[in-house]
Amino acid sequence: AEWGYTKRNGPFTWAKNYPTAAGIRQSPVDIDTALATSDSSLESKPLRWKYVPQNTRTIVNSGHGWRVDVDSEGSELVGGPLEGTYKLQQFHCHWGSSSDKGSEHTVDGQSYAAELHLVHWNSSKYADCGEAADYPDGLTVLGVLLKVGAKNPELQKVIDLIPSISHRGEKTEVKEAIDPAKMLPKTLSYWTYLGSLTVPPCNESVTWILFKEPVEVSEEQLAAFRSLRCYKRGEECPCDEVDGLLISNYRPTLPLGTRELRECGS
Ligand SMILES: C[C@@H](NC(=O)c1ccc(Cl)c(S(N)(=O)=O)c1)c1ccccc1O
Ligand SMILES: [Zn+2]
Repeated sequence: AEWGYTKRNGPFTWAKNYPTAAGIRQSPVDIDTALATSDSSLESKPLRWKYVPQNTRTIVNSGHGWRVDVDSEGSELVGGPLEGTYKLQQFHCHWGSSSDKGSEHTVDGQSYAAELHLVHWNSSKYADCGEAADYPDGLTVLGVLLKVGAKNPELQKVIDLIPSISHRGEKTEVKEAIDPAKMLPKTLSYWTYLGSLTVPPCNESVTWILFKEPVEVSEEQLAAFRSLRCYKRGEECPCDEVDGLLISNYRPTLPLGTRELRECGS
């Protein structure tokens, strides 16, 4: 059966069909801030990005959440821990059934209400995202912690489209350009470590860059995320979630193990 986030098909069952999920370079992890080492090489190469808002093409209900697919051309992410140039492929979000949980990464054991992921692939070395996902330096994800607060105007453009992708497999054009850069925090300090996709097949091919400063989102906006359904229109609800609502889609943390956790900026 398809993987998901319920007791029957959730994170603790993934290793059965996706053995990499039981690996030693898995994500997310708890960020133990006392363990983080600041690294002058990170300070000397500031993280730089360029996005083209008009290139945000479609939003889809993948059955695991909403995802905005982007035309990678014209985008770039360089610097920090990265070698070469990475291009934006898509962005999506993870959340919980209530706003006391929902982020994938935790900080000193603390969960946030949600977590935004901007997925990039190494266009210096690979032909596309799919190929890049098979290599240890293939992907980079910018992670943004979301906490409850003011309504987020840029994310509101995503929320406004949710009613038209209420069921799995539904997708719609993004008419009003969404600027991924506007969803990033003001201060650019971050933690970085080597990890994986937090969804099956959990490839160990992600350089994680998690911004330290959370960004605000309102309770109503989080509630809109939870109104997505994990099954197709016309089909009965397969998952034993409350009438198939995608009320939670985050993976619990895995051990950092012997991996290095570096930080840049206070
Ligand atoms: C299908 C699933 N995720 C991905 O497609 C995905 C692909 C590459 C990466 Cl690197 C990641 S991740 N989480 O490691 O950044 C997630 C998904 C999850 C949540 C919401 C919508 C949605 O489509
Ligand atoms: Zn994600």
